[in-house]
Amino acid sequence: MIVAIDGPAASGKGTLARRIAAHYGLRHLDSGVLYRAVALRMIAQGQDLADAEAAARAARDIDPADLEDPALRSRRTGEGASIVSAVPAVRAALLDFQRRFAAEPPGAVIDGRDIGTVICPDAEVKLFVIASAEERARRRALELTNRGEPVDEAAILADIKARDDRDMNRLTAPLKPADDAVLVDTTTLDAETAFLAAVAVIEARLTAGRTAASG
Ligand SMILES: Nc1ncnc2c1ncn2[C@@H]1O[C@H](COP(=O)(O)OP(=O)(O)OP(=O)(O)O)[C@@H](O)[C@H]1O
Ligand SMILES: Nc1ccn([C@@H]2O[C@H](COP(=O)(O)O)[C@@H](O)[C@H]2O)c(=O)n1
Repeated sequence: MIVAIDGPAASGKGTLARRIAAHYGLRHLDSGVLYRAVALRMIAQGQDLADAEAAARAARDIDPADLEDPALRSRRTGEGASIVSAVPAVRAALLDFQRRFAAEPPGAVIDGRDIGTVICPDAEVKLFVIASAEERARRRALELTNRGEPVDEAAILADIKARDDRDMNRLTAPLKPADDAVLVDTTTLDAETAFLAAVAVIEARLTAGRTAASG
C-alpha cells in the first residue's frame, strides 16, 4: 500500500506519516528532507539559492549522508528548500529516488507537497493535511521552545505564510490536493485524534478496494 500525505508546513503531516507507517508496517519518507538537503548543500558551498543551475547540480549530487545532517531542520534551510524546490530541474532530479522508494515492498507512506499529484498519482490513499497558519505557527514555536531555541512566533507566522505562498503558486508541482485526496483539518485535533481520523479514512479505502476486487 502507498499512502501519499501532502500539506503545508507544520500542518502535522510528518507526525501523521510516521504514525501511519508504524501502524501498518510501511516504510516512511519525509520528502521535504530531500529539498532541504539541496538547500543545505548550496548554503554550505556559499552558493546563491536563486541560482537554478547550481540548485540542479546540488540536487543531482546529494548523497544519503546529506539526509542525516541536524542542520536540515533549521529555519534557514526550510526557507532555502522552498526556494530551490521551485526549480523544475531540481524536482526532476529527485523524482526517481522518491518513486523507487514508493515502489519497494511492502509499500510506503511519503509526505510532502506533490506526492499525491506527481510522485505517486496512483497511491491507494491520499491525505491532504491542513491547519490554520496561526495554529501551525503556534506548533512550530512550541517545537523550537522545546528544543531550547529562541522563538519569535510572529516571525514564524510570517515565514509560514511566505512558504505557503511560494509552495502553492509555483508553476511546477504546486502544493494542492489531488482530486481524490481526503482533507484532514488538524486545526482543532490533537495528534492522536488526527491519527485516528486518518486510520478511519485508510480503512474505508481498503474496504472499498477489497469490495471492488471481489465484485
Ligand atoms: N495534531 C497536532 N496537534 C498539535 N501539534 C501537532 C499535531 N500534529 C503535529 N504537531 C506538532 O506540530 C509540529 C509540526 O508537525 P510536523 O513536523 O508533523 O509537521 P509537518 O507538516 O511535517 O511540517 P514540515 O512540512 O515543516 O516538515 C511538531 O512539533 C508536531 O509535534
Ligand atoms: N514533496 C515536497 C516536499 C517539500 N517541498 C519543499 O521543501 C520545503 C521544505 O519541506 P518540509 O516539508 O521539510 O517543510 C517545502 O516548503 C517545499 O517548498 C516540495 O516542494 N515538495
